[in-house]
Formats: sequence, C-alpha cells, structure tokens
Amino acid sequence: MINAIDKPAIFITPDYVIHAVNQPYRDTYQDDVITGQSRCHQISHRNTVPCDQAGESCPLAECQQSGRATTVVHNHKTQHGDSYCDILMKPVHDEDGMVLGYLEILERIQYASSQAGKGKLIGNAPSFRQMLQQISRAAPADIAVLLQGETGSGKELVAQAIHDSSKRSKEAFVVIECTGLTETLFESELFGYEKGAFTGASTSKKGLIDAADGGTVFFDEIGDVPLSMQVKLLRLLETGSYRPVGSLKQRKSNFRLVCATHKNLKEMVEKGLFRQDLYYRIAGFPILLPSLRQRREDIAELCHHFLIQTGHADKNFTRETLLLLSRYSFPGNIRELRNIVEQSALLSVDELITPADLPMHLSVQNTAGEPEFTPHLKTLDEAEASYLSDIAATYDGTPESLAEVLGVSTRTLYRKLQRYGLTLRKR
Ligand SMILES: Nc1ncnc2c1ncn2[C@@H]1O[C@H](COP(=O)(O)OP(=O)(O)OP(=O)(O)O)[C@@H](O)[C@H]1O
Repeated sequence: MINAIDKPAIFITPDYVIHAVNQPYRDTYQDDVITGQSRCHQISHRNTVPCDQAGESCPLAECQQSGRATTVVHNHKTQHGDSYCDILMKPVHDEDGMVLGYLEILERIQYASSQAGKGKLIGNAPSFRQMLQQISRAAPADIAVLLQGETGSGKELVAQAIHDSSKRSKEAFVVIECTGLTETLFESELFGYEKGAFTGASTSKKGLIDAADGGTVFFDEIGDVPLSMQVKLLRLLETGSYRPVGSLKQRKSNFRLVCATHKNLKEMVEKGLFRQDLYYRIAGFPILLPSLRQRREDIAELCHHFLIQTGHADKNFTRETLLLLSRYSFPGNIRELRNIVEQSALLSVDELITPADLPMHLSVQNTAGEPEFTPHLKTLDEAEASYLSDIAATYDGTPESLAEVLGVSTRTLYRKLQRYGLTLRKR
C-alpha cells in the first residue's frame, strides 16, 4: 500500500516505531530508517522524544485520541534543510475494526520556510503555522478564499502561494487591484472591449477575466469595490459569464477566486456598504493573516531574509538593533520591515547594522534596562489564547465553520473559548 503512494509515507505503530517506509520517504530524510526500530520523531525531527513533548502537536496522539484522520503542519529536518510538511495521519484498521497502526503521508510545503532565503513566505510563529495549515487545506480545492489581514501582512504573497499549490498552477495568476477602479475602468479592464465601443477604442482588447481563464483571479482590496459595481461582479462570479464593453455576445471564463481585504467586510455588510450575497460568494474559506505584531518572534529571521533578498547578505543586525525592532509596532507590517531593513543596510558603514542606522522613530526608543535581545517566546497556551482572541474578535462566520477551519469540533472550540474567557464576535 505504501509503495503505491507517490508522496513520502510511513506506517507506524502507537509506540512511534516505523514498520514500513516508501522510497520517497527514504529520499526525503537524511537519516536511514531501520524498520521495526527507528521512531518517526527521530527521523523527521532528530528528536529523542515525541513531538508533543518537544513543543509541537503530535498527529499520532491526536489521531489516537479522536480515532479519526488528522492533519498538521510540522517543520521537518530533510535533505533540503528545515522544511515545512503538511502531514496527514490516518488510523489503519484490521478486519475486526481494531487499530493496527497509523499511515502517515507527508507533503512538502514548497512556498514557505522557517529559514531566511529558502521560501517565499518566511516564519515560524504559531499563528504563522496555523495560517500555513489553512493555506494547505484551501489550496487544492477550488473554493473561493478570502484573505483578511492588515496592510503589508502578505496577502498577495499568500494568494500567489494558494495559486502555486493548486491544480491551476500552470495557468495564469491575474491580480486585479480594486482600489480606485471607476465603473468604466472596471468594466473595460475586467471584461475587455470591442473596437469602437467608446472614443479611443481603436482596436478591441481582451479583459483580465479572459486572461485568467483556467487560472486564478486575485481581487486585491475587494472592500474598495463600490456598491454600483458589486452587482456586476456578483453576476460574473455566479455565472462565470460576462459581456465585453460594446459586444452583444456573452463570454465565459473559468477561474478560481481569491480575494483580499484589510477592511472588516462583515461590518460593511451590516452598514449596507457591501452586498451580503457578494460577501458569502467570496468568503467560502476565510483565512486570517497575523499582523507582524502578533508574530514578533519571526522578526529576526525576516530581517535576515530581507538582507539576503536585498543583496546585503554580508551584513548583520546587532542584538540591540533587533531589540528595538522587536519592540516596534509595525503598522505597515512586513512591507515596512522590509523597507527598514533595506534602508538601514544601506546606511550602515560596515557589516554590523546598529541602532544609529535605523530610521529616527525607531532608534530613539529607550532600551535601558533591557540587556539582551531574546526572541519573544510564548508558551503554547499563551499563543493559543492570543490567536483565539484575535479570531474571536474578527471572525465573521458561524462557530461551526470556524471550528472546521481550526480543525477542532465545535464543542472543543467552545471549551477553549471558555477557558480563555473569550466570546465570538456577534454576527
Ligand atoms: N511571510 C513573509 N515572508 C517574507 N516576505 C513576506 C512575507 N509576507 C509578506 N512579505 C513581503 O512583504 C511585502 C508585502 O507583502 P504583500 O504585498 O503580499 O502584502 P499585502 O498584505 O498584500 O499588502 P497590501 O494590503 O498593501 O496589498 C512584500 O514585499 C512581500 O514579499
């Protein structure tokens, strides 16, 4: 059975011992597996103890507890260095329904990494990993995804990652920037036009929707589409058909929809600024992107990443500089951090980037009494509480849909909310 799977796969017993392994698994991990002896955590994490004793959730334990298949994103030590893997763990039963062991299938997540310079999306914080898990769930399906997050938090990068790991990845990824689109521009840009449709239309032109046929359309800042255009957008999304300006013929386009916004669309719906029907059409699978403030522990690695990306790989931030950065609020999120890194690298006279090289509003922060930069580490409970608190305040869907996205039962969700004294935002 294992050999018929084209992804890395193993069969393990409840004591974590690997009893069968396929070739893709052997090709992925550096350490040799001795079947009947090696344990999964030794091979994938080089840990002597199971993952749940080393600060990560253990899919085997979860699977044992629930008796059902479970999924989790882990950071594994592979031939390619540290690599995020999307893990599927399934119980395997004998003819009498007794559990024989567990089948673990792994899929490497190519678009993200915990290490600078190794992927497009860099991060390691719990909220970042939660996001990766949601991306991995949503990407292979054709469901409409709504990305919600502050400006500069990586929405476009995530949209691209969803496209790249979908079955449409070989087709076009078309970005439509909705901010500032007038009604005329909206129609001509999206749907195209026929020759002579309006003054200046000396030739016909295909629209972006046509270019996206077979691929993905990313509507950035969907909350900025004025009400008058929302109805046209809804018709396009409902039927997949549209009419180029000046044409009598309907055309069809088959695309996957990903939208992004930094606005609270649900609140806009309540105020009558955004159509409810359009909202439900675009919010098939909402994903909340953490702000940089919610993942401060990633700042040091992101700094390193941007030094490499901007051609300053030979430079380093001093601990004091990292400390100042770790205490800043980053209203512009990762985009702002990237700009700060590039600017301060250019200003530094040698390979060490010091507080004096930071923009003024950062370098004047008082760091007295804070001797060393230490990454902002949280306990797992604190991380869960802060993640749930953010979600509880902003999630727009039903408790059932939220529980499904989070991969827990509705009862578990309510139990956790109660534990941290949280209530879901009123819908
Ligand atoms: N996790 C990440 N790792 C590395 N770079 C990132 C990450 N997230 C975002 N970036 C970088 O930060 C910048 C801003 O990202 P992006 O444009 O995707 O944000 P956005 O949320 O779409 O912004 P806006 O709301 O302004 O449209 C880009 O340069 C992007 O490459």
